[in-house]
Amino acid sequence: MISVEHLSKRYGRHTAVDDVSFRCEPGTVTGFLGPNGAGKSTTLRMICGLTPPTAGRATVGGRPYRQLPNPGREIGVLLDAAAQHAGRSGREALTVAAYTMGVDRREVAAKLDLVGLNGAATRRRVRAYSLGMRQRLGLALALLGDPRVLILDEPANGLDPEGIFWMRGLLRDFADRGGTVLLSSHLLREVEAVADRLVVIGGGRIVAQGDKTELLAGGGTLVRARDTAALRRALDAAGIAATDGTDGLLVRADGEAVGQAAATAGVVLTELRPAGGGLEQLFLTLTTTAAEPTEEAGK
Ligand SMILES: Nc1ncnc2c1ncn2[C@@H]1O[C@H](COP(=O)(O)OP(=O)(O)OP(=O)(O)O)[C@@H](O)[C@H]1O
Repeated sequence: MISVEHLSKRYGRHTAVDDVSFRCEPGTVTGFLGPNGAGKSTTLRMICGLTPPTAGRATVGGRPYRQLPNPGREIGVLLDAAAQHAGRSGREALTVAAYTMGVDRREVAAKLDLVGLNGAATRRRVRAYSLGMRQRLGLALALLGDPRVLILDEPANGLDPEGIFWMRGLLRDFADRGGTVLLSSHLLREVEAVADRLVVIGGGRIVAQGDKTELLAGGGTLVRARDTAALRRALDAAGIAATDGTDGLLVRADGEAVGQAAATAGVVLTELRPAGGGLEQLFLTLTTTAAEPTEEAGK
């Protein structure tokens, strides 16, 4: 479990992270979302003991990172895939790490295999790796000590669509086996596909956090059917209030409840999705606000 309590970080007069608190539980993937410069990396660096907080504290499994006797065995970290020893081969990098952590050397091949780095690629020097290959190697390093917790900063950067799909599966599986995952991204859609919970940060402060489905459904559900009148009757029978949206009916219920009501009444739906007014709107507003000063400066 990761616990972040009232973390703040100031650089001179600039507050990069302002009183941030959240928890990541075993068995879950928490998406840490925010536009560029929101304070995600600074928060992750504080959790991993790389940046001292100005105030507050963060613990992993009840202890600050720096007090963990063999951190790699408890928490796998991938903060900057580009910053790896360029002169070593992927296999050497992992072998050195295995030695440092006291991990059986046979794990090196197993983890390289797990992240899809095989054969010649593992013997090439890291400087010749693409960013996607570095992400895979970084993930192999993070997983090497079989930790229960993973902290990843923008892990999908440089991965192609197949790689992103693969990584989602790997993180989902890690969490489903009881692991705790915290991953940051500035892309809502990327995180939405894998996270159970979301923590949204903007201007250094938490602006929203909670269960993904609930946050995304904050703006209601949009539903359309071939026969709108029949859909209205079905929703009415299920006690779900509906109003006219621009391209369908807007309801204050989640997709499952709406789908069930339609199925019970034998109504064919042509569309069923979050209306997008909740988190999506908030995230868009945050991203736009973050971009504004640059536009102003350019005038
Ligand atoms: N070492 C530092 N010295 C001064 N300011 C810093 C330092 N590190 C970060 N900042 C500032 O703190 C704020 C938060 O930066 P941070 O890198 O944590 O954001 P982020 O959400 O990870 O953004 P991105 O998605 O662009 O990586 C930014 O305004 C950044 O300029």
